[in-house]
Amino acid sequence: MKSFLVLKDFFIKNKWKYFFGVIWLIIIDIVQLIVPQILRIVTNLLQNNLLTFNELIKYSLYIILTGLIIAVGRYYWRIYLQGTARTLEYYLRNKLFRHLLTLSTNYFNTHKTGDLMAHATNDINSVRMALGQGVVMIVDAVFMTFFSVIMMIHTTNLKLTLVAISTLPFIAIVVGKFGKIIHKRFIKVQEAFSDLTDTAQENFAGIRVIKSFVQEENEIKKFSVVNNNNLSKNLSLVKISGIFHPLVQFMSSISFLIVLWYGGILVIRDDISLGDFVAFNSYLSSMVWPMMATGWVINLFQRGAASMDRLNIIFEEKPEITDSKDAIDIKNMKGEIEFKNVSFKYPHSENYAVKNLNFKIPSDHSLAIVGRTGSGKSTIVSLLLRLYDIDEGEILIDGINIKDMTIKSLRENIGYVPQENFLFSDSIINNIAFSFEEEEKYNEDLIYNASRTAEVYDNIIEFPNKFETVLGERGVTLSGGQKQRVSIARAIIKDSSVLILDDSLSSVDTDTEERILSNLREVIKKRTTIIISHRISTIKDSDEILVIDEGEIVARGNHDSLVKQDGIYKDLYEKQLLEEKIQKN
Ligand SMILES: Nc1ncnc2c1ncn2[C@@H]1O[C@H](COP(=O)(O)OP(=O)(O)OP(=O)(O)O)[C@@H](O)[C@H]1O
Repeated sequence: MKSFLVLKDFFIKNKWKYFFGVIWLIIIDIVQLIVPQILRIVTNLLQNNLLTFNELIKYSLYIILTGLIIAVGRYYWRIYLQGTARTLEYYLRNKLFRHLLTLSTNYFNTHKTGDLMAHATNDINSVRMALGQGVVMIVDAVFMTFFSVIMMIHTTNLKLTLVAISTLPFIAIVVGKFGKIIHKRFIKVQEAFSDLTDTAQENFAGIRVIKSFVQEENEIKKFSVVNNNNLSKNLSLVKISGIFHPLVQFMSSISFLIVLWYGGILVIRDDISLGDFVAFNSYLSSMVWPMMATGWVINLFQRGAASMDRLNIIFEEKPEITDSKDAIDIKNMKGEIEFKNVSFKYPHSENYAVKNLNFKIPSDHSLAIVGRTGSGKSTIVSLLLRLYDIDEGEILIDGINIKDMTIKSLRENIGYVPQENFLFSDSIINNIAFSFEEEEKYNEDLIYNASRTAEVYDNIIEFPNKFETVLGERGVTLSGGQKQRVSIARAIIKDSSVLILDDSLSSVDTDTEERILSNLREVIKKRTTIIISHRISTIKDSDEILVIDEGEIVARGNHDSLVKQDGIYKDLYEKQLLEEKIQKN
């Protein structure tokens, strides 16, 4: 029960719904116990030839009335208990999603998306089942068993009751044991099915690679193996379920056999009436379900508690990067950036990703960073955005340590075009206007101008739905270069004091690159810009260029001064000049 403590607020808020749900359940249980009494009276009247037509009508009406009360009651307990369980599922999923989005980038590097999705689906479902169906079953089992036993003793005698119900607890034990095996096999079926969908999905996503490498037959063979595994896991579930149901039925029929023998003798001896015998059988059959429920409910709660424990581990996870106590909100950042002796190792890494960085960018100036792949360029940007916190040194903006600003105001003041151009499966206009709040009104001209600056406007208006074109699955797929330009538009529309372009022009041809850069010139003039690139053509006009190697600054200066020095920059420049010459010839 301790596992569910985190849901305390939810239970307090919904206590009345649980209360009314349980009340309705008890009402139904009581009404269900009246039906055998009606049967008892009618049987006794029939046996003694005393049943009149009017009485038959009267008892029929009673049965219809109980049926109606049960129907209404079932509707309400479903609404109150199952409905609240669904609300709990909604609450828990929102809570989990909200919490996950507060966690730092590193959490997502070390946890697989598939596992997080499993928590969001399977674990939340198990909690819902435990606290929805579980509660129903336990209330039903306790009350139904209690009332039925009382009615059985009242109708016949204690001895017959004890003999009849003596085999019932075994049903609970068998259901409990089988429930565990069935659940294990069910999980295997789920895993096999998820492998099956993953394989199919990966094949469809990688269809171009499969076809170009002529691997269709091989992939079909691999799919057959996964599909076969799915079949065998399903068959093993069918087998166990096949034994389970007849076994429970057989066990309950033993109780009925005992009642038939012992109860029959009592009827013959005139110790009980035929009506008592009929009613007793009715009560006995209404006890089979609660016995089965007891077995199930134990499993449901065990599974629900285990799932809740797994979710609690996530809920207890604290974001690594948070606002300091007195963090200030920076309203109008000027954009003067300074790195002072900054060194940083990624979590769990032995090596420095960047080491002893010292540089300053005056506001409205541009800084370019070049270097070989893996030299630490993107890391510098991640540190400035506080996606990771530095181990040594200080990063200052307008003379204020970024750890003393609120993360929100820091990031809001930075327009960032990341290296991986992630766009949402949404319309192009919504992708570009991503930084605006949903309800915030924005001028569409802003969107058009940003896309013109990013040189993607002409491409967009060629699509049939223009800016309303939906990207991603079942939508239009953009080329790598178009994606990069939509991400540039998304960043510049923020009109922030700092703009970061991380290898953002690598997928566009040099002509388009030149046009974008000349469009950006106006934008860059009014803000501090950091440009990371492998291409010298992208950065040659920057006010300062840092050459990074193995996390350290190995050279700095402007383009003219760097080409005069021997080193990485000059090598890169000469190699690119040569490539251009070869392309022209
Ligand atoms: N999340 C991470 N965890 C651990 N190590 C990382 C992580 N991200 C990057 N690294 C390592 O840090 C070093 C610098 O990486 P970074 O991405 O900054 O290089 P880069 O210069 O931007 O490379 P590229 O030009 O290929 O984008 C690399 O050795 C890389 O393997």
